Amino acid sequence: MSEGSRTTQLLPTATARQTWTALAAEFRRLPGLTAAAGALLVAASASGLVAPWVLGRLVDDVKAGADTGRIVMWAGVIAAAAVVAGVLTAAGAAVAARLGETVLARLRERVLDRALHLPSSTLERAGTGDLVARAGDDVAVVTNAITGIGPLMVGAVLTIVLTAGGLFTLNPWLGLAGLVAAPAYALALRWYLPKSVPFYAQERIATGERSQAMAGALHGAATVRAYGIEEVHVARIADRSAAARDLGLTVFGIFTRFGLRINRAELIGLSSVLIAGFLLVRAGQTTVGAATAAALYFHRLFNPIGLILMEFDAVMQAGASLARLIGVASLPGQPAVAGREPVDHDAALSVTVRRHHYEDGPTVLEDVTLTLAPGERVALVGASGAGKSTLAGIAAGIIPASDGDARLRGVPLQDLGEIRVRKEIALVSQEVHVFAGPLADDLRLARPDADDAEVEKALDRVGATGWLRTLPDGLATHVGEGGHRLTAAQAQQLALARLILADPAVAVLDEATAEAGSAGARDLDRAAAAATDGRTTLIVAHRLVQAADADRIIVLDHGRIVEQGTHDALLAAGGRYAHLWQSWGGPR
Ligand SMILES: Nc1ncnc2c1ncn2[C@@H]1O[C@H](COP(=O)(O)OP(=O)(O)OP(=O)(O)O)[C@@H](O)[C@H]1O
Repeated sequence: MSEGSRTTQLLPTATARQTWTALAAEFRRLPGLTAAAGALLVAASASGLVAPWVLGRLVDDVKAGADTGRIVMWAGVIAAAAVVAGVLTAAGAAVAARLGETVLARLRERVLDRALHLPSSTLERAGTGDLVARAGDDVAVVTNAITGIGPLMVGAVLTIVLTAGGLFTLNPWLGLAGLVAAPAYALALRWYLPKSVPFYAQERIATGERSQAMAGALHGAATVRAYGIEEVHVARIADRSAAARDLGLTVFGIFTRFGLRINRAELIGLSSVLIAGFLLVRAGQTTVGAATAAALYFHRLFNPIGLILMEFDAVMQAGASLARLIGVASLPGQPAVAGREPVDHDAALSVTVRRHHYEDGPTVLEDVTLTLAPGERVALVGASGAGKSTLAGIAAGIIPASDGDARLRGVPLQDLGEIRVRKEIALVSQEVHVFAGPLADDLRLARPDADDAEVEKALDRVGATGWLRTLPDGLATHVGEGGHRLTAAQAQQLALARLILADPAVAVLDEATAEAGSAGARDLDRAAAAATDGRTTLIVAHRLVQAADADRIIVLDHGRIVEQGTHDALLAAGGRYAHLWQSWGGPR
C-alpha cells in the first residue's frame, strides 16, 4: 500500500465499570483462592489491631497499679500478636500473589486468543502496533501491579478500614477526630497529581533521550572520531544529561513537597485525636488507655495512607493498562459455526464499491465493479495510490468497503463468517511473516495435517527446492527469529507454498513479487503463477509484466476503473495501459 496519511482506529478500551465487572468475574471463577486470600489479608490486618489496643489496656492497668504478672501477660499477648500478624501477612501475600498471577494468566490468554482471532478488518484498522503494545507493555504494567503493589494496596485498604473501625469502636468521637485529617490528605493529592503526572512523563522522555544520545555516540564511535566531532557529541550528551538531571530534581522536589503535605495531614489528624482524647478523658467519657490506643491506631494509618497516596499514579496507570487489556479480552470471540454457504454462481468473486474512504479521509475508490469468473486471472494496474491494494483488501475481505461489498459465489463475505472467508480466499501480501520454529511448522500453519511429502511438493512447486537442499536440517531447520534467516524472496516463496497447501478457491496477491530484484522477480513470478494455477486470482501488478499474461487487466486511476481488457486489446487501444506499458519500456 502506498504511504499516506493512514488513519487508525484503536482497539476498544473498557470503561471503569466494565473493567471491574470483568475482574470480579475472573475472581469469582476462583472462589477458593479468592476467599483464602481475602480471609488471610483481613486476618493479618486485624491482628495488627491487637498491639495498640493492648498498649491502651496496659496504660490503664499501670495507672490502676497492676502487678508485674499482668504487665508481663500483656507483653506476651503483644509478642504473640506480632508473630501471628507476621505469619498471616506472609501467607496472605503469597496467596494473593498466586491469585493475581492466575487471574493475569487467564486474562493474558484471553487477550492473545482474541487478538489472534480478530477479524482482519479490525486488525487492519487498528494496526498491529496497538495490539503489540497491549500484549507487551500493558501486560507488563499489569503484571508488575498485580504481583507488586497490588497485594500491598489491598493490605493498605484493609488496614485503613479495620483501623478506622477500631478507632470508632474505641469511641465514636475519637473516630470523628481522626476524620478531620481527611480533607488535608485529599488536598495533598489534589496538589500532587496534576503536577507529578506530566513531570514523570517528561522525565521518562528525557532519560530516554539521554540514553539515545549516549548509545548513538558509542555505536558510531569510529565515525565520530574519524570526523573529529567528539566535542559535538560530548556537548549533546551533556545537554541531554543536564535536562534529565533538572527534571529529576524537579520531580524529586515535587515529591518532597508532597511528603510535606502528607506529614501536615498526619499532624492535623494526630493532634485532633490527642486533643479529643484529652477532652474525653477530662469529661470522664473514656480512659487514658483508650485515648492512647486511639492515638496509636491513628499512627498506624500513616503507612497505608502514605503508600496509597504515593502509589496513586502507579495504580491509575495499572488501571488504564488493565482497561486496555480487558477491552481486547471482551471482544466477541469467533462464532463457532460459519454463516451462510456460498452457492453455485457465475461469478467466483465479485466486488461492488460505490464509494470507499478510510475513516474521515478522501474517497479512495468510487464506482468500482469487479467480477471474476471461476478460474479467471485478473490483474490490477495503476499508479501508486490509485487504490489497487485497497480494492484487493476489499476483495479478500480484509477491508470492509464504506459503501459496497464483496461476494464469494454470490454471498456477501460478512454473511459467510471470517473462518469460511479465510478458507476460501487467501491473501498473500508483501508483509510475509516467517514464524520462529521448524520450517515445516511454518508451512503447516496453512494445513496442519499436511505430511512431509506434501510440504516438500508445495515448496517444489514454488521453486524452493534449490535452497531447501542447502538448509542444515532440511524441513526441520529452525527459521525466523533466532533461527536461519530467510531472504525476502524466500519468505515470499514460503507464503506461496502455504497458499498451495491451504488450497483456497480464490487467491489475492498483493505485491507478492515486488520484493525481489529483477532476476529473483522472474523466479517469483513463476512461483506465483504455479501457486495460483487453476484458482480464481486477483493480482496487484506492480511490474506490468505481472499483468501481461493475465486473462484481463483492470486499470485503476484515482480510485476509478478507467480501462479493462486483455494485454493485447489494451495495447491496441492505445490508451492508458498502452502508455504505461510504453513508459515502462515493455516490448510492443
Ligand atoms: N489504512 C489507510 N488509512 C488511510 N488511508 C489509506 C490507508 N491505506 C491506503 N490509504 C490511502 O488510500 C489511497 C489508495 O491507496 P492504495 O494503497 O490502495 O493504493 P495502491 O494503488 O495500492 O498504491 P501502491 O501502488 O503505492 O501500493 C492512497 O491515497 C493511500 O494513502
